[in-house]
Amino acid sequence: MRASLIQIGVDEDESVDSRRRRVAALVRDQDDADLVVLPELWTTGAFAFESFAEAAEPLEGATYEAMAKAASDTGVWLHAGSIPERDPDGTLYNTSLVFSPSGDLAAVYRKIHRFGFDKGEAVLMGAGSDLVTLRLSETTVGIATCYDLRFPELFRGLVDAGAEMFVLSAGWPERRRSHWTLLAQARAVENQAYVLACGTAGTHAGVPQAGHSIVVDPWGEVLAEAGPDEEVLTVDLDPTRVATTREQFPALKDRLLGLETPRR
Ligand SMILES: O=C(O)CCC(=O)C(=O)O
Repeated sequence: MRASLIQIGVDEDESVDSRRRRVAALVRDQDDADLVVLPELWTTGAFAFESFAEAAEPLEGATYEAMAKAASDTGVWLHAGSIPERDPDGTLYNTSLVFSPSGDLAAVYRKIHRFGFDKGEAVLMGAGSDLVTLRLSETTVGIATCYDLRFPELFRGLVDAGAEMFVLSAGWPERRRSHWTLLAQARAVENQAYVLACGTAGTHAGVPQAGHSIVVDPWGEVLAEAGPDEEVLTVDLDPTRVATTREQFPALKDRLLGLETPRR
């Protein structure tokens, strides 16, 4: 399986419409890939909180249309990153969209862990509640978004649902880049699964982005890592390595299920 992670540079001087066209063209250039991955909130920038409400789209809005077409024109699976979605009830969500090579919607994931503590996304957006997996070229893929990377229980839940590969879109800040790399490797090692984590480049609302999109194999080895700027990171993966790693080092079988949280 060949995967291309498009680490988009989000520049506030570029309009959302023009970025959408530019990203669709970048997706179309990846016609030798099986899977293309985009970052979190690349239409607005992940830290451009003030523009979320105005830029929010219905699920099947302009980004959905453009990305469904880019996927079908190119014949690739496309994790189109996330959009600020406005639900019909008015709630905003940070929503990831995955399209099949025929351009059909294959998965929708609303980010569960919202970032910002008592401000930003955490107060402006609603929280998703559903773990999401999909079958993609004989592999079960679990979806996660940015801050979710800090919550190992989410990834364990995805493993319990069959995940062999995690695809994560992010807008991770440069300031905590060391956590990004460490956590991507940790999620791969502890779950014996591939991690494909696609971030952004540039500075969003004054927050410099880490870039450094990364692909980690089920043994925790970094297969490919981007630099800080806009870049397409392409890597060839062997999805059967998940089963062999889990057979040869069967640590997941030693989980103690049903451990209770101690009472205080
Ligand atoms: O956890 C972090 O350090 C970054 C998370 C983040 O930027 C986000 O989820 O948007």
